[in-house]
Amino acid sequence: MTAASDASARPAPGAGPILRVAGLTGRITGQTVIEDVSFEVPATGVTALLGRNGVGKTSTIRSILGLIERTGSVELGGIRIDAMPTHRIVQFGVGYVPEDREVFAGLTVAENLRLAERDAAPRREFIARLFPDLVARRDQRAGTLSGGQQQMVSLARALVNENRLLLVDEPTKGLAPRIVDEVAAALGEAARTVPILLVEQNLHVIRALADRVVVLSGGRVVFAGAASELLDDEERVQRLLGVHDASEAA
Ligand SMILES: Nc1ncnc2c1ncn2[C@@H]1O[C@H](COP(=O)(O)OP(=O)(O)OP(=O)(O)O)[C@@H](O)[C@H]1O
Repeated sequence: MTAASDASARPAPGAGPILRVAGLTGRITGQTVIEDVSFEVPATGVTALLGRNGVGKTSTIRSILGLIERTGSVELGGIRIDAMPTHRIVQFGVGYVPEDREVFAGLTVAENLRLAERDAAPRREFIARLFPDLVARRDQRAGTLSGGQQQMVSLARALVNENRLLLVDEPTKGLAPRIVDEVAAALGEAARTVPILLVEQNLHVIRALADRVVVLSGGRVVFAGAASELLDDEERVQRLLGVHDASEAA
């Protein structure tokens, strides 16, 4: 494992949740978009942040990163990060894969990855193993890649550094089913090395990846618990998420 510059501040593994959010209220142009949100993310596995469209999932992620105006406390490994500027939060070990797959369209795949490298020993071999397609396309301009391939670049950019937590926002949105499976498989592999807070709408993916779930409604947490506790309750899934579980219907 690589030693990040602030590794000495790293909590011992298993020492409790990696992320603790308490009383988080976020505002966009003066409008409250999440209110008094509290939840924890365990130090391993995938925690899915769920809810119907517009309930505040992206706003929660952006609040954690200090990208929107917010109050409340955010602890990473027991250390308060809510007073830090966003770039410091990222340096402290919070990786972010935004919803809109931010890649540099005019740069090659290799250049996109190189620009993301922050650690002294970036995890290039890990990335190459996880995304062999990107190795084959290393000299291709990112703007000419498919949506799924761009998502791989976006994920790879976050995974090349050793993070304490990864925030991944709707990585499978708009992708073809086969590509959804590929992205989910890569996320599953990644989750063996870093805890992930995942915003996801696809129940099939949630079922495959999530250990725990946090459900938002109207900007507030309405359920937090084991993924199976939610997913095994069809009525609750329908009520909280507004979707049927396609895997059950199949
Ligand atoms: N830039 C903005 N300006 C004003 N209101 C916004 C802005 N971005 C989000 N909102 C509002 O904040 C609320 C929460 O939006 P947010 O994107 O966090 O929800 P979400 O659960 O991620 O939605 P989706 O599933 O559709 O991505 C919504 O009511 C939305 O209209």
